[in-house]
Amino acid sequence: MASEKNNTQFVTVTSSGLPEVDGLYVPSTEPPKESESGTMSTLGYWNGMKAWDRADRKSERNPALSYSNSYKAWRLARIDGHLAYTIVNDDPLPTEGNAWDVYKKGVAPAPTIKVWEEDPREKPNVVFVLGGPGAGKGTMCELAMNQLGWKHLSAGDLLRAERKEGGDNAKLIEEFIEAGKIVPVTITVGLIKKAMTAIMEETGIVNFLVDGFPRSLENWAGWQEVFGAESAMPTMLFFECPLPVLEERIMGRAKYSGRSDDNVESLRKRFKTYKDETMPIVEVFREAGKVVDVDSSKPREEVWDLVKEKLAPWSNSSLLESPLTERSECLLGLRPWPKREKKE
Ligand SMILES: Nc1ncnc2c1ncn2[C@@H]1O[C@H](COP(=O)(O)OP(=O)(O)O)[C@@H](O)[C@H]1O
Ligand SMILES: O=c1ccn([C@@H]2O[C@H](COP(=O)(O)OP(=O)(O)O)[C@@H](O)[C@H]2O)c(=O)[nH]1
Repeated sequence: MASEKNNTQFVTVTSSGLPEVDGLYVPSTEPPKESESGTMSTLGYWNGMKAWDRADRKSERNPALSYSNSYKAWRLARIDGHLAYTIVNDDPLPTEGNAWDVYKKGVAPAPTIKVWEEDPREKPNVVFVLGGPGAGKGTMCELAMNQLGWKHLSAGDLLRAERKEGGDNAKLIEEFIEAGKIVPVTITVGLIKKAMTAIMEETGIVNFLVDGFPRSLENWAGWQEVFGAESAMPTMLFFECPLPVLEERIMGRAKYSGRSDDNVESLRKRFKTYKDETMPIVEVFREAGKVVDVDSSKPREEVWDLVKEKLAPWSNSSLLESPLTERSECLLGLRPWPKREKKE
């Protein structure tokens, strides 16, 4: 029985007609506990459960799932105060695919209850974007966001925003960024995960371009620790661009970026870090057949055509032919930036 090898299961309650119970999932991280009926619940299972992903996403709720020895049935109750569900099942955990009886008060139609062995929420689809400082990663990611509806998470931008917030890590982040060094991965990956979760919950979008990460073998190990070593290895768009071109672009960007590291001295340090620490991780992805090479020294439109082609399989097909937005035209250098927004 799957339930014996995996103590984590998920319950979804859908189509109830009551928005507040739609899409309720019930995982738990509580330690093992004995329920009133004498059933031992194990780690990751029901007792002391925390409900998440309510349709209104506003509050948590603690539905009760318990095994009734007298009725020889599982019972899920207190979902919205009006509903109770039972499933007759002799297994130690209710298994997938069994039909539940639904008892309810009120006028709303009865919901559908499902038990899942796997977390049924959609997983993020991640593409990493790497390349030297100034290679054009941010520009292309923003185009993918405008034109193809991808979400762009720049590890550097997330770190800069965290620095600006002025929390406990602000000073450390500043020191690392100015020295062109790689910030400890727990900070970076924590910020990426938090941003990703918030976006998925708010928008349902799962396509993410993670830009400027992983920058080292340690970064990649940190990612796997948080997202699970078994989670799929993302495709990596690798932007290749020679140093003199990078220098020229960064000095161009320095005129408007306001970044403390957009100067020749910091750039050289960043480039050294990139060669020494980032290239080995690119090789790991290359050996796994995950690298898509992009010659980003080419003109923007050419680079964009290639990036678009590579992202097409995951993109919404109706967007692939959509005309360029004004902002995209600016990003491609086809029209000047509006006065107040000084970009090149
Ligand atoms: N293909 C390109 N040709 C010329 N300039 C480019 C190209 N791609 C980006 N740029 C410009 O180079 C600078 C650095 O690009 P950016 O996307 O910020 O790089 P990264 O995110 O890799 O550091 C920006 O001013 C951008 O407008
Ligand atoms: O995963 C990351 C991404 C960025 N950085 C830091 O943020 C700086 C700027 O990175 P970003 O990707 O924004 O800029 P780029 O170097 O591509 O211009 C780097 O030099 C690092 O100090 C980091 O430590 N870890």
